[in-house]
Amino acid sequence: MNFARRPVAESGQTARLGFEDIRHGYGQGDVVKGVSLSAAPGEVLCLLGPSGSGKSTLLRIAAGLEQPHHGRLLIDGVEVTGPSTFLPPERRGIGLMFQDFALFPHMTVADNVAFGLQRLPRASRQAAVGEALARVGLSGYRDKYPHMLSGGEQQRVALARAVAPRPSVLLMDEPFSGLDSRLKDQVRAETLAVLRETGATVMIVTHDPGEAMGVADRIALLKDGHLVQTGTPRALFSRPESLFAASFFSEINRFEGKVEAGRVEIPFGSRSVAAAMPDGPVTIAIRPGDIRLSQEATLSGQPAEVLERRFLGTQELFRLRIEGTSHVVDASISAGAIGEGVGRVFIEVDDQTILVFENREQTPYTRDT
Ligand SMILES: Nc1ncnc2c1ncn2[C@@H]1O[C@H](COP(=O)(O)OP(=O)(O)OP(=O)(O)O)[C@@H](O)[C@H]1O
Repeated sequence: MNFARRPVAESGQTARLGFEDIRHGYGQGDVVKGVSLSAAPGEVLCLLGPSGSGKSTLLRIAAGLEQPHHGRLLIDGVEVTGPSTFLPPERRGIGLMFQDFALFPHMTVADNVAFGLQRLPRASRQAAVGEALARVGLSGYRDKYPHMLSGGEQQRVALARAVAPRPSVLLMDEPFSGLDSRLKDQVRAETLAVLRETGATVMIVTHDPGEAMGVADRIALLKDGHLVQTGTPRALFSRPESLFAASFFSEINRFEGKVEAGRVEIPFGSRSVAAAMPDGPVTIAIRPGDIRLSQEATLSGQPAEVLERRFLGTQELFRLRIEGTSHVVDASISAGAIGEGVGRVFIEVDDQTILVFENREQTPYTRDT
């Protein structure tokens, strides 16, 4: 896996991509409701959000496949979409890659990759195809047809086709979702390495928070056509600004409470909250992974009854009822840390992992399952 931040672009160009107050809909109200966002040159920015939050619409607007009814789109400070501007897709220096790879079945791998290079003289075109295929490790595949390739190989051909014209911006819509889950991690790491080499500014649409955290320099989290938070994967995970953001990245244990003079009561006792938090009702979220369990009583440990436990390999999930209350909490701990058959454990939670949100229109993300 490539952990390097960003090497200097080897051969391609790179550009800043900026959205300014973009609004767009398809007839019955807006689905993108005033989004301002920018991707720095060479940055990998993930647009993340639930289905229908407007991610693909923003990507299509950046590509020039959709013209928004309000706002501007800038590439390196130059307006390519605006109230009186619309630069067609082929003149934006943008590469596109979709979830189904969209390879032409009747064309060889080499012809698929050459598709966006028609304006180059033949010799340069062949050189660019060779270079792009080498970059994705498919030099020996020039004359094969898409149906002769595995899903992972097809994805690499699509990637080669997208990077061959050396776009300064690359837009990818769910580029890994067509892949078998065993392949995904490997293909993702390889793709990221190729993207870093090209130096292109990359915007990836995904609904998978794990994927976004694995590939993004920054994540832009969308909900109902609004940008709810932008930041590094670490910042979004550890400092979510809303219950929605907290619950989008993981399951949470949720409690209602009240802040009074900088303290809040949770089922595990009274805790201090951030100095800026005003008195009033709050929602408290604690991630199952932030709960520690021990078999032995500790000074601050809250006793709880084990209702259920599920072994998941490296982790084990516990469902617990806090003694003397009706509060049920879920904990995710290293498998084997609590002996089999143990019916009573002690819960510990560090103050800094307790997420407290003022009760202003706080709705969590609800998973289908
Ligand atoms: N061509 C279209 N015509 C009408 N409605 C559309 C069209 N494209 C998208 N929509 C609607 O706009 C909303 C936002 O769609 P969009 O595809 O941008 O969301 P998304 O976040 O990418 O969702 P998903 O992850 O499901 O693709 C959805 O309610 C969708 O049904």
